[in-house]
Amino acid sequence: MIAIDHLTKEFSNQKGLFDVSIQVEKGQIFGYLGPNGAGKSTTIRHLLGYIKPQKGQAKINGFDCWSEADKIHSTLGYLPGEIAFIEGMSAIDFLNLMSGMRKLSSSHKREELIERFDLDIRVPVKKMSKGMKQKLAIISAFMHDPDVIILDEPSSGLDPLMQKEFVNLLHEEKNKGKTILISSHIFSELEDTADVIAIIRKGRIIKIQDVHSLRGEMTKDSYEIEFYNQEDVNRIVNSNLTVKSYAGNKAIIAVDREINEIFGQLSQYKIKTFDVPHQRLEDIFMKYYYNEEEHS
Ligand SMILES: Nc1ncnc2c1ncn2[C@@H]1O[C@H](COP(=O)(O)OP(=O)(O)OP(=O)(O)O)[C@@H](O)[C@H]1O
Repeated sequence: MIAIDHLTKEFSNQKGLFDVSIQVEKGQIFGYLGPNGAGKSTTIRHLLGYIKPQKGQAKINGFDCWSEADKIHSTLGYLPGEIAFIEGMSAIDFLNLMSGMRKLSSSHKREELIERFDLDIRVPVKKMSKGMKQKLAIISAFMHDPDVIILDEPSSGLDPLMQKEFVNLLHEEKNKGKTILISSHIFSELEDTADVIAIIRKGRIIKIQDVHSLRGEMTKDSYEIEFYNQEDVNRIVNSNLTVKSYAGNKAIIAVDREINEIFGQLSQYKIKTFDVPHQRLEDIFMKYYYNEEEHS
């Protein structure tokens, strides 16, 4: 698991990270969302043991990321936001180099990932498209079957089919009990995968939200009903159900009592369509993303 506790690092320009505390459990996908310059990479650099915290600490599987960095790296998979490949190498040269550095004894997972992401490994890296390079970086991040995986904008450059494949891979890894942190500045990159999303702005965490409980709450509060005629709309407005709004042949009613009671009353109407309107998850998060509001 990943445990970041009151992590603070102020650069000479007063930018940086301030009192950041987050926890990523085993079997959890944690979305780390924030605009450019928010502090995501600085957090990741602490996790990789590249920066010494001024205050607080970052730990992976109980090891301190700064003082015990050597104990962490073999269990860590990292996908950088921008990948610098060595000139003149082909994809397979790069993967061989990484396998050698990690002293990998089996190439089984690597072969499986190459096939899954349909990567032509003979192509020289400098001739690869952005998407191909991204696939290569994904294979490299996952091929040693790490316990903890840190991904910086992992789906950038991938086409929709490959993005879907990547989402499937993340779900499989999560189900195997891996600890996964995905950093991104776009909500859509986290929407289909993250269990928890934290929003960081100007070096501070301003919101941490369990996505599953939020989804549960969101679907509960109203029903949208379309009737065949205006009379039924007038009738429901004058009934003892709570009508939040109405227009044309449609009315939105509040789910403010036993569902059986609501359906009992609705059975007296001729209903054309029935829907549970969803507030978009993205809209809820974007409010925090753009505003200065401080919540936890
Ligand atoms: N070594 C440094 N010296 C001074 N300022 C720095 C240093 N590293 C980062 N910063 C500043 O700290 C802030 C956080 O940067 P960071 O790269 O962590 O943001 P980010 O959320 O990863 O952004 P992006 O999405 O653009 O990658 C920025 O304002 C950045 O300019």
